Parts: sequence; structure tokens; C-alpha cells
Amino acid sequence: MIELKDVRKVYPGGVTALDSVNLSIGAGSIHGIVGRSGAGKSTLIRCLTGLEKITSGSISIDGKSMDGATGAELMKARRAIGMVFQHVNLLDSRTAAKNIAHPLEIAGVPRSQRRARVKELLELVGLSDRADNYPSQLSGGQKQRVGIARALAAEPRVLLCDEPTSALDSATTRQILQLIRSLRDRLGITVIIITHEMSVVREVCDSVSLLENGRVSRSGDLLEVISDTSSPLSKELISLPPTAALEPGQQLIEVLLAESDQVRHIGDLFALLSEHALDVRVEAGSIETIQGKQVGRLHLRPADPLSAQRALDVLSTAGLHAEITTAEEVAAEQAAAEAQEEENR
Ligand SMILES: Nc1ncnc2c1ncn2[C@@H]1O[C@H](COP(=O)(O)OP(=O)(O)OP(=O)(O)O)[C@@H](O)[C@H]1O
Repeated sequence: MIELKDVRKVYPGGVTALDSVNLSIGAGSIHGIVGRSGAGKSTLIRCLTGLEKITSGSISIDGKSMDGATGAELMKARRAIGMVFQHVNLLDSRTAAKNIAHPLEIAGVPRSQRRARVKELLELVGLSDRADNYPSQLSGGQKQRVGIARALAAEPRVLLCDEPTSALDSATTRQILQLIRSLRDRLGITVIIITHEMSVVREVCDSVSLLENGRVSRSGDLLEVISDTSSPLSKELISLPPTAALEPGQQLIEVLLAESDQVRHIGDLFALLSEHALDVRVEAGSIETIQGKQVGRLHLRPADPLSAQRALDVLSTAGLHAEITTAEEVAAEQAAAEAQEEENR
């Protein structure tokens, strides 16, 4: 269990990068931390790993304090956390096996033990046949596998992944995320993934925290956070494709497909609309399968205000979150999402 209580970090120049951060991450879970540029993600990583001293509050891993530790105690606490980075930074002059062995050499692990451990780690990340390859002979995904094996060398209890797939294409991203999940299942480690990619969170995380301006605005089970429609960041977890041009003032009904016992998938929603002969049409929609459940957001275009009201009543009665939005609100949301994508590039 990782616990942050009232963590505050103020940099010497006076910037408050983290403010009253409270987080509780269950042992053995995969927890995503998402935030925009400048939200405080890097600061949080540095504080978690003890590279940066927090101004106040406390951080503990399995009940052991990280914030007060110094010297040998801090080194030991840091070994509890394996780090995986966006840019793997392997040593070019060393083979995959020697890169993985590097932290073990530094820790003074005897040669024979090192060999056995490296063999085991290469198997774990599916790279046994690449042991003698140099980084220049490996693909981006294979390099990241070496990086993950290196991070696991000292048998950490926590794997802290900083944008682990941001430099990879979508197929390789999926493979790396599957690897991370299987490592969690096999080793029982806790994984924290810091990312700006909502697809990564949807694909692999059990729970998520939204970091906004140095504060955790929402934290919890992934489906619970997605169901909170009050935060723009939580809405981005299931983002809608662009809606075709709408007339000014056009009303739309925004529906969240999640956590309704009556409407469990999109087919149920269409059946409900048809059963009540609702005069609405689907303008845009995005459906994902998360933790084995269909989750989605849709924009329905009602024929007139009366149809809108009827649809709202029917959808709400069926346990769906539905609200009226306007063409202007949709356009503003899309512009903000596009600006965000541009910033992340
Ligand atoms: N060493 C520092 N000294 C002073 N201010 C800092 C320092 N490092 C970060 N900051 C400030 O703290 C805030 C949070 O920065 P941080 O780098 O943690 O955000 P981030 O979410 O990682 O952003 P990005 O995704 O762009 O890397 C920003 O306002 C940043 O300017």
C-alpha cells in the first residue's frame, strides 16, 4: 500500500507544485496518474522516489516512511521502487543482458547470482533470445522490455512507470501494457503509471488519479472516475470524436454509458430508445470495453425540446447519466481537447 497524506511541495522560487495531495494506492494494483503539462506529475515522481524533499505531509510504502529517510535508509527505500522511463537510456556499449545486470553490479551482487537473475529477468520480459544484442540491434519495444527488466532487477515492490509508452506506436504500446499487467499478476507488484495518454489508463489501470494544478481532483476505481462527469479531465478518459457542424443553439443530450444495471451495452441503449419511440438520433459516440464492461459517451440529437425532455426522463430512469448540452459547449470542449493534443505532441 502506497499512501500520501497532505503532501505539499513548494519549490525554492515559491511555485507550489503539489498541494494537499492525498493518495492511497492498493498493493498489487495498477494505478494511473494523469495530468496535463505542468500539473505536477514529474514533481510527484521525484517526491515518491525521494529525489525531491517534500515541504510537508508524508509518503509511505508498505508502512515505511519515504519522506524522512536519509543515507543508507533512503537508498534501501529507493530500492523498493523500480523506475521505467519514456526514453529507456540503455548503455549503448553493453548488451541487453549487461544492461539488465548493471544495477546488480552496482549493488555488489556476486557474478553467479547476477547471471541467474539476468536469465530469469530476460525470460520474464520475453527477451531470452536477445540477451547478446546491443541496444542498436533492438526495436523500441524491445528496448523498453530491457528497461523494464532492469527496473525489476532489485526485486522492487513498486514499479513506477513515467510515460512508459509515449515513444511507442500503438501496437507496441499494447504489447508493453500487456507485459506490465502480466508482471503485476506474476510478481504481485504495485504499478504506478504516470501518463498523459488516456488510452493507456483505459487499457491497463485498475484505478486512476487525476492531477490538476498540483491537486488530486479525483481518485478511485477507474469506472467510478469515468462516471464522474463534473471534471473535464475525467470526461477525456472517454473522449468523443468530433461532432459534425451543428446549428447555433442546437441542443444535444450527452449520455454516459456506465454503471447502469438496465443498460449494460450499446444494444440495450438502442432498444430503450426504440421501445419509447424517442425522436433522437446518435450524432457522435465513443464506446470502449473497460474491465470487461462496455463504457461510452454519446451525443444524441433530439428532434425538438419536447423529445429532449422525454429522452432525458427515460435515460435517467434507466440509471444512465444524461444531460443537455449545446452546440457551443460541444465546440468549446472539442477545441480544448484539440489544444491539449497539440500540447502533448
Ligand atoms: N525545479 C523546479 N523549480 C521550480 N519550479 C519547478 C521545478 N520543477 C517544476 N517546477 C514547476 O512546478 C510545476 C509542476 O511541474 P512538473 O514538472 O512537476 O509538471 P508535469 O506535470 O510533470 O509537467 P510535464 O508533463 O510538462 O512534464 C510547474 O509549474 C513547474 O514550472
